[in-house]
Amino acid sequence: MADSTIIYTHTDEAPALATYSFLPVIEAYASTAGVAVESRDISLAGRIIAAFPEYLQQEQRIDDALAELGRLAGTPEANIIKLPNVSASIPQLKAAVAELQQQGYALPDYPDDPKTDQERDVRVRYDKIKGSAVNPVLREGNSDRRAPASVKNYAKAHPHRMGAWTPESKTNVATMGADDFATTEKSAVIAADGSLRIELTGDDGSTTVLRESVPVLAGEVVDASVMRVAALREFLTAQVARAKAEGVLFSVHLKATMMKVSDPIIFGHVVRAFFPETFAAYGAVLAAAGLTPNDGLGGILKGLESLPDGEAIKASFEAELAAGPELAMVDSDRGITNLHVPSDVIVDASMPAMIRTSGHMWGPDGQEADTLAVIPDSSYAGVYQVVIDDCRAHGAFDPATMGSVPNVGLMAQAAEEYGSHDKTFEIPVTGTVRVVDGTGRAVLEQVVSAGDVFRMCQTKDIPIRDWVKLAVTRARATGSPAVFWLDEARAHDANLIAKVTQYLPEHDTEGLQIEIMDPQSATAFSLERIRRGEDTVSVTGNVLRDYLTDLFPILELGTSAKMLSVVPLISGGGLFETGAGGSAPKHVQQLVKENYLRWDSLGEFFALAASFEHLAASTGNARAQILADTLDRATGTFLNEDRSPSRRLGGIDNRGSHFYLAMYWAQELAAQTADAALAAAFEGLAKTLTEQQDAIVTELIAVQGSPVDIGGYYQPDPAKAAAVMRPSATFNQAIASLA
Ligand SMILES: NC(=O)C1=CN([C@@H]2O[C@H](COP(=O)(O)OP(=O)(O)OC[C@H]3O[C@@H](n4cnc5c(N)ncnc54)[C@H](OP(=O)(O)O)[C@@H]3O)[C@@H](O)[C@H]2O)C=CC1
Ligand SMILES: O=C(O)CCC(=O)C(=O)O
Ligand SMILES: [Mg+2]
Repeated sequence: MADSTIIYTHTDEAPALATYSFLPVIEAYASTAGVAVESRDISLAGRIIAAFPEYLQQEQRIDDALAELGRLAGTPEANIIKLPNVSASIPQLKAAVAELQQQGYALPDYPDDPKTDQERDVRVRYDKIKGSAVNPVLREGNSDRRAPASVKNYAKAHPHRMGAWTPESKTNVATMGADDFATTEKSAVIAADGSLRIELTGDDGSTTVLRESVPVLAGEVVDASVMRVAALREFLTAQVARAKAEGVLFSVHLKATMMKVSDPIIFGHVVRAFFPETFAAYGAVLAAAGLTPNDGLGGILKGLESLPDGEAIKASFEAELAAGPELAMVDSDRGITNLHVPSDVIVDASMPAMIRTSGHMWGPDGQEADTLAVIPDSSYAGVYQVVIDDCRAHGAFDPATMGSVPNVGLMAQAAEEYGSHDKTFEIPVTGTVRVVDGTGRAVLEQVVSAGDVFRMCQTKDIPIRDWVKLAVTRARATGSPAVFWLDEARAHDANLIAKVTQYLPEHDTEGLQIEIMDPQSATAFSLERIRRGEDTVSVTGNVLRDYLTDLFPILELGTSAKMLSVVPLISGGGLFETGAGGSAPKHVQQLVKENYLRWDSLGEFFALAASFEHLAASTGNARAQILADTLDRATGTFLNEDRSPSRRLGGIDNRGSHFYLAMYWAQELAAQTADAALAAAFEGLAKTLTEQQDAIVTELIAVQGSPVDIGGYYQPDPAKAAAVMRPSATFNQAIASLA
């Protein structure tokens, strides 16, 4: 890889489709500055293929691009544009494997219950691919996510639709508040480099080593907490009854993708709690058939078709569904409930979408209704309750006037809960878990019962120090108050508060307002300011980073797709994420059905400009800086002229939006005077795109309205997808002429 290289990631679903259209434009423009844009496949399908070379024919094999980029992220040369990717739930992983098998890849099936060494090996490889397996590898820096001024101003001038709130709303959050991760947490700061062992001593006298070695560094914060299953089940049963009694929808909000070990287990308990009689009667039959509630009701219902008792079990599910509270629906037309697939109800995106829609979700009748939003662990659930109470008291927020809450997130080196997968266990026997250091001393200890979920987290010192620095930098750059969302009553947060207090004096904070507040108080503080039109920087841990960078953008801008999302890598390199949202699976359905892609690439535009700017600064490439500056101006025009996908058939979609961006960018490049040769290089293209504007838009819109074949969902056929995503011959020729 040359010095002047930008890596553009090939991912999944809507952003991957958008890439077929936009990447050729980027490559052509970048080449004029001598910048190479290389693509790396980190899609779910690509990662599966890369993991099983010996099962595949030579020409089917591909390298492990994720591992390569993970190494790159640790070097100063890194300049990576990262699009959202699927963090696969088990049903998605199995679907992707099945699709690839159909395409001729002799991949092994996902072993639900591995028995042989070979099956265990296959399972380990698949488990590495499942869930959030990409972001933690690449995010070797902390997170800086904000709405660029141009986007915020656009949202104020063109406020999105916001559902009204009334004081009568019965929507609420239900959370445990005892015997959960938040309230059982213990935390310690490591004194010296070394390694820890996690072991379980059973009351039956057994000792099991859960993890032999967890390497730790001096100054690192380690935590251990437990979700107590007895209390969880009691809580869930009570919430099912509560939703029924209050006449509201029942919904659960978890992060079964990112918290890929703990949250599917918790999801499974929710499914059991909703269908207690069915699981009492048929739980053993379902388990024997490999049908686990952890993967959702959808998989179970499908699996019933081939069971001898299938009809009776189905009837039992239906009876309990009818007797219980109404379930919130993911897709009421297709009968997909909130309990069908764990990856369909991801807390970060689903809670703000509910708050934006008057506190409503959709019921089985397809109508909006008030909801009991169940978020079992109480670590961060209270944040949403404060927002809901605020809307009930003061009405919906007004996007035309509301302030902004950007985020500085502690994320580097798999910080906090998001790095806990390999240290999370469903406890097999009642006893005590000890986290023991090299001298045999128990650093952390938890009494556990069979079925409890034990979780250990790590947060390294260097990322914490970097995070404090980034917070001060953003506070200085914005002049806004910066609030550390830390709760001194939580063991982990108390240790972080000590470190924040230690590291803040390393910086010039003269004249800055820097506060430390527990998450609920921080929410109330920020909301009060928001309603006055004032901005407040949120400085948070990794989970709140995730939650808040969907919550506030979705309320302020209608979507988190339009965020600038930068990860200044600790190595000095740059990782540029494209927005804060995900891969928008619904958009793919629409493209296949009617050849319309409503994906908004604004996040890609911002990331690209930041990437060119970083490249210019790190390599001294003056033309890269011109590309950055002109792209920035072009994006401004793009916003002013309202060239995002129109969301209606017959208007421009993602492809049309790329055309306009390319046109405005070429015009800016042709008009700039800093580099006459570069201006000359773009003169012809700017003229062609401007003159051919109507013809190109007509060609792009003409294809809409009928189904298309892209040759695969997880791994589309590249030729078919490119043909679908580049339907304007005039535009394609114009771009090709630049090279
Ligand atoms: N950085 C990453 O890699 C991330 C990955 N994910 C992954 O993405 C997948 C989907 O997650 P989900 O929770 O559904 O969240 P998404 O953010 O993907 O989708 C929720 C909704 O947000 C809107 N949306 C998101 N991005 C855009 C965009 N660029 N343009 C237009 N609308 C957009 C769409 O709304 P509408 O229907 O109104 O158009 C969409 O239906 C999961 O596999 C998840 O793990 C999630 C977050 C971040
Ligand atoms: O990695 C993932 O699974 C999702 C990440 C995410 O939602 C975010 O960073 O906002
Ligand atoms: Mg998120």
